Amino acid sequence: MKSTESDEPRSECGRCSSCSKEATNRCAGCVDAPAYGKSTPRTTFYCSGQCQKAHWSAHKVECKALQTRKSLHRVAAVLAPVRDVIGVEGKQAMVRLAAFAAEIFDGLNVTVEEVILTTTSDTTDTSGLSKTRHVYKVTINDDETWVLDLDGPFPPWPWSDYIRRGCLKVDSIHSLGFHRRAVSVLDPITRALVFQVASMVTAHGGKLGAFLKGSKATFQDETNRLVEEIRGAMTAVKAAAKNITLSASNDNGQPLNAPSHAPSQSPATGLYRIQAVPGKGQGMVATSKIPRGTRILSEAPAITTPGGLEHQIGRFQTIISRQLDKLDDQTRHRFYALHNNYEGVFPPIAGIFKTNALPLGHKASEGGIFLEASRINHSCKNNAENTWNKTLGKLTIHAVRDIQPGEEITISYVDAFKSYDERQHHLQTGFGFSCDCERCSASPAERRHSDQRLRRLATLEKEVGDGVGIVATPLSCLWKTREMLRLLREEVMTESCFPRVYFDAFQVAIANGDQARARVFAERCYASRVVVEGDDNEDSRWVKSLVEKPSSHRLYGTTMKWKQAAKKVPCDLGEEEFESWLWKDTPW
Ligand SMILES: C[S@@+](CC[C@H](N)C(=O)[O-])C[C@H]1O[C@@H](n2cnc3c(N)ncnc32)[C@H](O)[C@@H]1O
Repeated sequence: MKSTESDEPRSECGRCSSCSKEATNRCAGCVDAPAYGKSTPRTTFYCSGQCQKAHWSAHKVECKALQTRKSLHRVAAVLAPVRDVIGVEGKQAMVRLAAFAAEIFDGLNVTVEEVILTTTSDTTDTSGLSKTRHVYKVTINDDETWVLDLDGPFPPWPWSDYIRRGCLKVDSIHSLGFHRRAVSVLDPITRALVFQVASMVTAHGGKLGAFLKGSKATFQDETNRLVEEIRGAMTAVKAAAKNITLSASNDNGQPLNAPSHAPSQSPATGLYRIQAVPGKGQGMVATSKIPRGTRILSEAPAITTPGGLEHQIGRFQTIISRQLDKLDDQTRHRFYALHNNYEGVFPPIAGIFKTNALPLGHKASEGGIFLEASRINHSCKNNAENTWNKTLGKLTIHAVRDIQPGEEITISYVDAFKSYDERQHHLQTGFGFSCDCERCSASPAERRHSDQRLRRLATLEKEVGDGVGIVATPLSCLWKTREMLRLLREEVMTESCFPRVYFDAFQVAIANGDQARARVFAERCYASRVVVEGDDNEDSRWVKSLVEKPSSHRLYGTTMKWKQAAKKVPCDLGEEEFESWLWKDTPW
């Protein structure tokens, strides 16, 4: 609740909203909120602090919405000069402003979308707006919508007025940051601006938007300061941009300004040692034979971040800094010694995190820094696999095939079914290197074959996973999973891909009531999972419970087309006959 003391002169008077006595104090939270279309908000008066307190529960919702409206107008008042300083309009302004907008809108409790509009061709544009407009569409509480026009007239306009006056139609509508995300390589000034925004956020205690809430005078001072900071920084920004351009990659795809990979402090264990690996900086190398399925390492994260902060570098940085402050000197030192692929692009700690973070779960957006595991290099034919073990609260690294002494231990940084070009693109843009592993350095003909297999694998995975085929055409789906297993073997992929395919086959069987086949597929899935992540992983345990009781899966009996009890797994068949039964080759 805001006090009734505002920095506005108290010339008006009205009736106290609580007791109806004559009053001159206005609620400082919503006083002077701008009108929305034709509706001008009434002023809320109080005769005393007590009355204001008593009335708060009735006034709260309206007051908060009006405060948000005020803040939105302030956002516009900051964005306009910032946009002018960065000197671009339209889509380019949207890309350049993305980091700033993400921070300034954060905490405002509004939905922001990036919208492109055009004037309709059969109408005369009476507003003087040019043909294409790039705007932020901002919705407060689902019931009032505003436009912040990046090509022209600030302050915000109510959405419907704006559309009508400019005779505009919507061409595309996307979430905030969409146009920035669509650009795979940012221009140097944008990258440098991201850095600048991060520093400003840090200077504002992690919340750039906080100053939107202060008095008019404070807000104006802070705005001037922010704009001056950006203006003053533009010279440096341009110089930095030049440096970034100059620091392009060398022949190996490594950034020329990459650090010199100082030796790690970590002690060698019985199984591996962290040491220099030619052309890759540091890496993890086996010191003795490591049999398939061995847990090479289990490690708790030194630092973690929640997901979804990729475009809020300032916030991201604050979260990491706070945790770094709590670490002991040696651990902090080891964090700073990790490789940074984003030098000069992001502030150092954000760059180190982005280069080294590993996911805390399958496809999780939360990430963690592991001081040992972060030294493991990539191979598209990896011999080890990283998984998050929720029960232990640790990352585990398992050998997915036998590893010989002296061999480098590798994990994969990319999705297994990606083509050669997709893999190289991801590794080059995200990690600054070109992969020359066995799969990537195969002959062009072999690579073409491999890409065909991978494309087919991706298609099959999509078809099996769409949820329709497993009940509409289960046999075809089952055979698709068999084709996937065959392709994986041909592609000589590591164990890591097998559990998900066996699990698809399990789902086809169980959705159609066949507990016997489902049990066999669950067993195979479990066996692969144990190799990849151990038997103490939550997911492995769950699959084990499905081996014991396949019918406990939620899809059980979606149809009963293949109804069969779990105990019906045949035990008197040879290997070939068993496979033939399992895949329903013959009418068993
Ligand atoms: C998570 S770190 C791995 C450890 C890193 N090599 C080090 O020295 O700390 C990721 C970085 O390692 C390097 N890297 C990883 N795999 C590589 C590979 N297969 N070839 C070349 N460089 C690689 C790249 O510089 C990448 O940005």
